[in-house]
Order: sequence, then structure tokens, then C-alpha cells
Amino acid sequence: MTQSQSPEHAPMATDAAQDASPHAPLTAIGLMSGTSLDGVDAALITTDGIRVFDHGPSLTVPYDASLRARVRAILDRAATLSPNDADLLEAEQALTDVHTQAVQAVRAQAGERQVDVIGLHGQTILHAPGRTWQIGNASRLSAATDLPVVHDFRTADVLAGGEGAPLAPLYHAALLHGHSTPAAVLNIGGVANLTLMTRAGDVLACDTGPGNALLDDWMFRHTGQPCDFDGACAAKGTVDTALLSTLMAHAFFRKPPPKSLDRLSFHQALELVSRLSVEDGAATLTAFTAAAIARTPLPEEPLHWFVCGGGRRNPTLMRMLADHVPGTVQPVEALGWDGDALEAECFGFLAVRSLRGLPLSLPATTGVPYPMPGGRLTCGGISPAGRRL
Ligand SMILES: Nc1ncnc2c1ncn2[C@@H]1O[C@H](COP(=O)(O)OP(=O)(O)OP(=O)(O)O)[C@@H](O)[C@H]1O
Ligand SMILES: CC(=O)N[C@H]1[C@@H]2OC[C@@H](O2)[C@@H](O)[C@@H]1O[C@H](C)C(=O)O
Repeated sequence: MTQSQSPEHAPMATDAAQDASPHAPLTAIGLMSGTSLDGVDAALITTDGIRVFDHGPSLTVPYDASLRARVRAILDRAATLSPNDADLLEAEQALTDVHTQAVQAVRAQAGERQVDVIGLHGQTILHAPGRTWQIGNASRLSAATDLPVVHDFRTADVLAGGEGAPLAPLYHAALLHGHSTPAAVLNIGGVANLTLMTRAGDVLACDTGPGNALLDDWMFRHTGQPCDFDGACAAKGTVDTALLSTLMAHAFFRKPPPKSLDRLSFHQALELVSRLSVEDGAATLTAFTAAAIARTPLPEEPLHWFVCGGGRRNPTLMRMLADHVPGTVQPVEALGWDGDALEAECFGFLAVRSLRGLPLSLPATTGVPYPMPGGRLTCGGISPAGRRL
């Protein structure tokens, strides 16, 4: 059976741990630029790293087509890229400036609320066993916003032998606290990942397989559209069940959690479906995402699946998922959460946990040998005086 660990060891989630929280809440702006390469999500959150006191505002600043293409080109050659590569540094600077715009836009909407810290995830350009690489210049962001920045959230976990991903589970667990279990929070972004809270309140997690990224690439290649809007193309197609079985034969799907993926991990699937019509290819890739989620080897079958990320806007995918799993399948909005802001909120939450020295990951969420703190604090020339970190 999958190893799991109660989040109270983190420590969090039990009433006792919550009541014992010795730290004043901080207000953080979390920034997440996901594997879909669509832009930067930003969200404000007030938290002590254990409880969440307040949310919002949140927003997305999209990458323009040129930045998206530059980041995509870097991602495609990241395995052999020097950290000093001129294209990389230039793209990183442009990307950091989009993050700065996102922070400024959130602050403009937040009015008088004081912001204490930024949590910068950065753009993942490579994620492989023993190596994870996010770009985004924390020092430049700190100087531009006059705020301390916590960044580099995944390296400590990877150096200790963990997967370095997913990191959202402790945030999902904090939000799920008190909800009926077993329940899963499922993020369908470029890659899909889930957090399971068991009947006993233990938390385990993993990436499940492709999310929207393969389907996005398929649609872009065949129609020039960035995604299969509302699942309309897949809804007109027929799933090629023989090809789906071939795709699902990948060893990743038999491996129990924890486990993680790179955006390009299943890219060969695009070649396998290449002989299909655009509609049948879209249907087969959508079914691939749903089947991969449903076949994740879990110790308990979730009664409820709460879905966040852009994939929840694809009704064809949501229907296929509901057909594959016995529990209810609903967007996280059913719980009053914001499914577009959740990951950005998460990196605000983790920034505060990092400042408090609390773990960001557990053995059952990333395979790290012990509950693992992480993140690095950067102050790009700003004065710490008067700050309440
Ligand atoms: N109306 C829609 N119909 C179909 N798909 C949609 C719709 N809206 C968004 N999506 C999908 O959601 C994707 C964006 O999802 P999201 O913003 O959650 O990804 P991300 O945060 O970049 O990824 P990750 O969680 O992997 O880091 C788009 O690329 C698209 O595939
Ligand atoms: C290495 C990396 O950036 N992984 C992302 C990606 O996007 C979804 C999935 O793969 C997840 O593992 C992770 O992001 C979320 C925020 C996480 O760490 O929980």
C-alpha cells in the first residue's frame, strides 16, 4: 500500500496544531506560471501557513504570443541548455517583468491591504528525476516590487531525494480540512495532479499523467487554436480504444504515488495519434487524460473529486472523467474555492510556510524521506526595516 502521512506531522490541519499556531498571519501574493504556458496567475492570500484567513483578489496576466513561443523554444531544449544562455536570460527577464505586472495589478485591486511577501514559483522549463528547473528572477522581482520574494520551492525536496512535485497537497489539505473523506482535489493544468485525503485524514499525492498540454499541442498543430475550447472538437470525435490502450500501457500508470512528470513526458502520444482525424485525435487525447486520472493507484476510492485548473472548463473531459470514476466529479467552485486562483494562492501559502520553517512536502506527497521545508528568501536590494516577516 502507498505510504501516507498525516498532515498533522507537517504540522497542520488538526485543531490542536491550528490553535497552537504561534505566528501572526502574513499577507502574500502567490505567483504561478503553469505548464500550459498561458501566463502568470497571481492571487492574494492571508495565512499563518496553517490556516487560511482570507483570499483575493486574483488575476491572470497572459503571455503574449512571442513570449509564449520563446518560453516554449527554451523548454524544448532545456535538457542541454546552459544557465547563461543568452536566449534563456532574455526570456527570463521578460517573464519576470510579466510577474511584476501581475503583482502590481493585484496590489492595485487590493487597495490599502499591506502585502508582506511574494511567493514566486517561476516557469518550469525542465522536470526530471533528480533535477527541476524553474526560471524567473527573484532578485529583479523583489527590486521592482519592493517586496521580499520566496522562490525556488522545489530544489530542497529534490536534493533530499523527493520528486520535487506536486507541492500543492499541503494547501489542498488545509482547504479540505473538515470535509467528508476520502476526497480528492484534482488539478487539470498542462499536467494533471491530485491530492487524496483519506478517511483517516492522511494526505497523499502525485501527478496523474497528461492534463491539457497534449490536447493543446494537438489543437494548435491542427487548427491554430490554443486549446479545444469547451471540449467541442473532442465531443465530435470517437475515441480510438486500441490507441488508448497503447497509451495507457506506459509504466508510469502502474507506479503508485508519489510520482511526478515533466510537461513533455508523454509527448510521443502526439505521434501515436497523428494518423487520426483532428476530432478523433482530440477525443482520444481527452480520454487519455481522463483514463490516466481514473487509473491512478490509490489506497482509497475518493467519494468526491473536486477539480481545479483549466481542464474543469472542458465539459467533454469532465464527462469522460465522471464516466471513469465512481465518486462525484465537480469543479472546486462547489466548495466555494476559486479553481483559477488555487495554484497561485498555494505559492502564497507555501511562501509563508517557508518563512515559518514549516515543511512544504511530505514522504507521501513527493517521496521525500522526511517532512521537508524549502524555498529561498531573496530581497533584491530592498530594506528589511519595518517589515513584519
Ligand atoms: N473553455 C475551455 N475549454 C477547454 N479547455 C480550457 C478552457 N479554458 C481553459 N482550458 C484549458 O486549460 C488550460 C489552462 O489551464 P491552467 O491555467 O490550469 O494550466 P496551468 O496552470 O498552466 O497548468 P499546471 O497546473 O500544469 O501548472 C488551457 O491551456 C486549456 O487547455
Ligand atoms: C515541476 C512542475 O512545475 N510541476 C507542476 C506541473 O503542473 C501540474 C503538475 O505538474 C504539478 O506537479 C506541478 O504544479 C503544481 C502547482 C504542484 O506542484 O502542485
